[in-house]
Amino acid sequence: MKTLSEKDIQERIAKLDYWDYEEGYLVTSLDFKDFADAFAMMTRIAFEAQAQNHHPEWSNVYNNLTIRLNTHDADGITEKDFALANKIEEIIKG
Ligand SMILES: C[C@H](O)[C@H](O)[C@H]1CNC2=NC(N)=NC(=O)C2=N1
Repeated sequence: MKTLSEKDIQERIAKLDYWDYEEGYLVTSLDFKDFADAFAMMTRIAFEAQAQNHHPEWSNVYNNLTIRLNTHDADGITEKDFALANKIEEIIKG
């Protein structure tokens, strides 16, 4: 799959509330009420990632969830990353 240019990435990021572009990754850092809420959200995101066959790099510390997306198969950011980023944003906004 084709990687997106820096300009395309910035244009798409501007339409999202929770995502930034840093060091070749779409990134977000989300704080929830507590660990249970964070892990519940991770479970929902995990099912979506599996459905899209596109998987996040992520880490969780108590109520924080940090997510990094890129397409290692393509060595960059592709539409697949934005498809998952959009869906994660939808899930979080409920
Ligand atoms: C073989 C399999 O389709 C690939 O490894 C997929 C799976 N999930 C993936 N997830 C992410 N984030 N990037 C990929 O390049 C990727 N590739």
